[in-house]
Amino acid sequence: MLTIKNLYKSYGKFLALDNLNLEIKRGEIFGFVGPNGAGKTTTMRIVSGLLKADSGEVYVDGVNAMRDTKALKEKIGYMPDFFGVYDNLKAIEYLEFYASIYKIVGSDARQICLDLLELVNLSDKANTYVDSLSRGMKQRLCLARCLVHNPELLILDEPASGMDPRARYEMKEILKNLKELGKTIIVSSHILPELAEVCSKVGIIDKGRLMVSGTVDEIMYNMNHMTPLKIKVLRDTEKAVKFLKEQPNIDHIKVSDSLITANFNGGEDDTVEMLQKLIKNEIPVLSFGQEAGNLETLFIQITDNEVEKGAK
Ligand SMILES: Nc1ncnc2c1ncn2[C@@H]1O[C@H](COP(=O)(O)OP(=O)(O)OP(=O)(O)O)[C@@H](O)[C@H]1O
Repeated sequence: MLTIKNLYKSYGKFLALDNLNLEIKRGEIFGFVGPNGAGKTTTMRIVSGLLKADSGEVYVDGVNAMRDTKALKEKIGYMPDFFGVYDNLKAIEYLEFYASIYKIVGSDARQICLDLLELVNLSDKANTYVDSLSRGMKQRLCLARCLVHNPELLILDEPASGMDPRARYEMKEILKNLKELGKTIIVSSHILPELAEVCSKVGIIDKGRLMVSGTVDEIMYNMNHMTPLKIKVLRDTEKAVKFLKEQPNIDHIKVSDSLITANFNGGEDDTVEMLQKLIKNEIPVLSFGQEAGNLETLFIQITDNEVEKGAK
C-alpha cells in the first residue's frame, strides 16, 4: 500500500530524512515511533503530498506520490499533529464543509458525516459547536474529517497527544474499528505501549533513518541481545556489577538500588550458565530473569545505542 524508497529531506543544512526506506502492506496499522525531531512529521507530510522531498520515491497504492498529487489526495487522509478547527461551526457542519471540498454534497454528505460521527463516538455532539468540544473530542472530529472521502490510507500524526487515558483508550478502539473496515493506517506516537497493542507492525525512526521495523515480536526476536536481563541482589551490588562487566555477552549495565539491568546476548543455555556463574561467585542473587520485551524498552535501547555510537 505504501512504499518509501531512499527518501531524503533537508531543511537548509539540516538533514531531517537520511535515506529512509519503508514498506507498509494493505490493512496494516503501522506504528511510527521515534523521539522528538526524529523525522516522523516530515515523512508523513511528504507521503501526504504536503511537503517536497529532496530525492527518493513514494508510492501509495501504485500512485507516484511525488508526481500525481491529485490521485494521491483521493487515497490519503492526513491528520496533522496540530490542527485548526472552525469554531463557529457545529460538528456536523464542520464535517459537511470538508465533504464539500471533495464535492460530496446534499443528502449523501449528511449520511456520510452522520456515519463518521458515529464511528468516532460523537453522534450526540452533531449539533454542538466545535469550540465547546473537549480536546479529545476535537481530535476525534479531526479524525472523522480525514475520513470524509473514504481514503484507503490514513496518516495520523500523534492522534492521541494531550489526551487523558480515557480519551486515549477511545482513540485506540476507533483505530481498531478502522482496521476492521480495511483501512491501512500509519500512526505516530510517543505513547509506545499503546501502539504495541494496536499496531500490527512498528518502525522505529531516529535521526531521519528507520532503525528497525517489523512486528514487536519479530524485532525482539531478531534483536534478542536487547532483551534486558534483570538481576536483583541482596547485597554486594558492586561485586555483581564488576563480575557482569567482565562477561563478554553482557553490556549496557544499569543499576538502580539493588536491581541490575543489562543487555544480554545469549540463548537459554547461556542464561542458565550465567546464573550458575553468579552463584558460584557467591553473589547473593535474589531474583534473575529476562524481561519480556516490550516496545518501550526496545525503543529506549535502540535510541540509546545510537547516542553512544555517536559519542564514540
Ligand atoms: N520547517 C522546518 N525548518 C527547519 N527545520 C525543520 C522544519 N521542520 C522540521 N524541522 C526539523 O527537522 C527535524 C525533524 O522534524 P519532524 O517534525 O519531522 O520530527 P518528528 O519526529 O515529527 O518530531 P516530534 O515528535 O517532535 O513531532 C527536527 O530536527 C526539526 O527541528
